[in-house]
Amino acid sequence: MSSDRITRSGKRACLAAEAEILPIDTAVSPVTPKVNGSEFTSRNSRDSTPLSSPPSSIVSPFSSVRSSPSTGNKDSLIIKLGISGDKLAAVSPHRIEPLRRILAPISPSQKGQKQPAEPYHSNALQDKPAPIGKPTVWAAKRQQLCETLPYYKAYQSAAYTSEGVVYGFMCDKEVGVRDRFDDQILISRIGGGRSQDETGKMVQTKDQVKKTARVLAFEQSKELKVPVAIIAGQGNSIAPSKMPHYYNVLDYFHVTDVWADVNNGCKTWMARMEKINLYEPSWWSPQESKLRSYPDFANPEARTLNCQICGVGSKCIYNQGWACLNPECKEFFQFADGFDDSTLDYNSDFLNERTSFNGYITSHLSPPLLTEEDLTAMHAYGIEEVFKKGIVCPSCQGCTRRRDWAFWDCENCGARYQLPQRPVPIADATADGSKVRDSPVKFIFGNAVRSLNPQIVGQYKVYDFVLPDEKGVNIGNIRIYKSNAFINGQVDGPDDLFREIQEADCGLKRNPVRQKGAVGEILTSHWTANWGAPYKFAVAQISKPFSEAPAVVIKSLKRMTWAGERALTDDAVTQEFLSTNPNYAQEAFTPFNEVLSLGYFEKSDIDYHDDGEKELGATVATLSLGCSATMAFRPKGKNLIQGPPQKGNMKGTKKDVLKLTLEHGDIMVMHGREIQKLYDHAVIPHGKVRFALTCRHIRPETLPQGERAYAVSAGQLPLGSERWDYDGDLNAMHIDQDLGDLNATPVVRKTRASKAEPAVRKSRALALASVVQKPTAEELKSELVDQMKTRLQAGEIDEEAATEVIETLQAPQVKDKEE
Ligand SMILES: O=C(O)CCC(=O)C(=O)O
Repeated sequence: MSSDRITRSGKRACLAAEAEILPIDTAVSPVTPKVNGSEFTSRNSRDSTPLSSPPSSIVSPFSSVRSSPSTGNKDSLIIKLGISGDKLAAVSPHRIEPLRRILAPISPSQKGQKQPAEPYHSNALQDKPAPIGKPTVWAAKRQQLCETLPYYKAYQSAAYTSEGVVYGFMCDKEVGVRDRFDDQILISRIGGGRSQDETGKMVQTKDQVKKTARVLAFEQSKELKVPVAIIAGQGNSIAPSKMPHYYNVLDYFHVTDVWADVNNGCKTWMARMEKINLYEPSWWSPQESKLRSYPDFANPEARTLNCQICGVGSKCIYNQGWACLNPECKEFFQFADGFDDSTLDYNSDFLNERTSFNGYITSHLSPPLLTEEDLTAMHAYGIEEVFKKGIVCPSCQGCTRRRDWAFWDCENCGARYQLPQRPVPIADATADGSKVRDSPVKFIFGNAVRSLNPQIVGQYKVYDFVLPDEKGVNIGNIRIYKSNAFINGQVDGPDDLFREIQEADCGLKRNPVRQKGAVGEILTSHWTANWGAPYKFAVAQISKPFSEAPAVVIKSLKRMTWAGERALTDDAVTQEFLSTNPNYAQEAFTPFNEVLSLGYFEKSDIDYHDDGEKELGATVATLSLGCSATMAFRPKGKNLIQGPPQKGNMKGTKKDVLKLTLEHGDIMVMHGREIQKLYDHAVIPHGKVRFALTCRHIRPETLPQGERAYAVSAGQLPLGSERWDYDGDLNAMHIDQDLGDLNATPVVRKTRASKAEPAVRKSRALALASVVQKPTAEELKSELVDQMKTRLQAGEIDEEAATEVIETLQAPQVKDKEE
């Protein structure tokens, strides 16, 4: 599962013209002028230059080149720290083992260890001449590119292919011996078969005879005349000039040749690409270059000769003469005079060929901004998938991700772009989810997970599951409180909370899960904000005390406190634990002092993770608001559940053991530290928008000394919050919805509980029976006596008066009024 799914068409829904950007005094003005309904401000106080209009002309006959706005262009901050290989993952804000290792400070014992000589992402072009121009689009981080550009969504490989064709290609660090890069031509290895050598360098280690999907995609792009956008990274040592940013979009190219070559003694595949618009100079042309000429389509072409052995034609592309380039032929790469990998080079005919392109360029290199007109035309709320994409900042032309729930703040220059978001009505948010309401349990794999009989608690139908360890001993339970229309419609119930959380300014943000600031930095797929005691373990995020939390957070906390505490008092669950472990003693409930609010746009999710930091209490509860979601639990790769750990990357090697459907208003409770040690969980929402409020207890005593006092005070509930105490809607009022005239505003009528439908009354009675075990008068009296004695001992009450009351309570002749 990944956070950002690649749109298969690679197209972007851009319906209207580009937003017009007005000049703003960026240093002082907090006002966000509205332009076409959208808002754009620059927050970079150093940048006092008025913002220019966006490029108004698409000058190229191929419509691929835009004139760049000239102002406000700041070089991005490129922090030269990196880790090899980008991997897109919708990652939890919680504990992620590999991440811990990455983030962990170097311990004294590690200090002597060999560190990589050079960071993966470094600038190999410092000594090159400056280019004659600037890129129309650029990025400092790979995820910025992939979230913004329709033609480039490859987190790990150089080529972005979709539906069998290549749309974008990155030439960065990995440069082959016969790669070429000038102002109009790019020749690059496109084949695989490589692995890291002992120095960390990627080298070809095995033959690649068969055409891989990628090679076929290059061939297909050539046949179908698909433009391929080329992006150059600063790691590419053969770039003709100094690249101004880490990632620089060059232009649209087209594939002219795909052939097999030999690299490091192994067969591999190459592609030659030619810039489409040869009539304009390339911005990356070095200032000293003489190459800025118009195309000469009359250049001689490299000849093609047929192999006498296999009959397949191959172009004569090398300076050492012709050789058959069919990798399956036994005469493959046999030059008359042999060949030397280090000196073998292309002949000038091949390099100077220019091929006119008669395909179509359909999208701008720099995708236009979405505007309010787009929003209206799409009947959108502003949380749909297309609004999660990044934008090309109109101020600095850098790609920026959408890090904030409500706007885009340029990660490079600080300019802000905002479209009005509309709150999603609950009926729209749950339109898809309603189908699954009757089946909360998607499935349980195998028979390891024990499923208990459902019961009624409060007004909820409750399902309990008990998870085992490697030996089959029960280690923790998961409870889901299934909500219903009755609960959802109550005052301050989930419908109200869903509305309130959209209206509240929660400051939801996507936070980095991988090396903040680095080229390989990855943001979570979902947005979060933390309240109460700070929660900052794997993903650092801003946290505010409960006293500053919007009411919706506290109201939700109250619901989960009830659900969490109640989940720990169930006989059936205790019996199930005792059946595998006679010494089982349940860890007591510790009141929650932290709430993490999570927001999911359409197609956002949270990948497998655990909530197992040692600083956390044993109970975690989540309230779901909005569209439905699937929550999956699976054993961690490294334990023995479902068999021994597999070699290599153990993450993700095991199957889900339990899948639950979380719907609007449902509360999920997990209890037991061992669950977090042995299982991971993930959540995939299914509709337009979802919020989850997750409560934990952060144990101040486990925090560093300097953080404890703050954690305690930040986790204190504000005065007056008792009014939102929750009891499972046990005695809630019933809501009738008058749907007489469907066009009229629905009338929500509140009536006394006694008017409830028989089914509701029955469920309420059952719930009462399960929750309240009415004490007898004798039990009450004895409890009172115990309390008096305790308070007496503590010196809280007057001895004489207390003794008198105790004697009276204990006197056998006193008649109990109830009797
Ligand atoms: O979105 C959810 O329901 C749960 C989020 C979650 O897994 C977490 O906060 O740990």
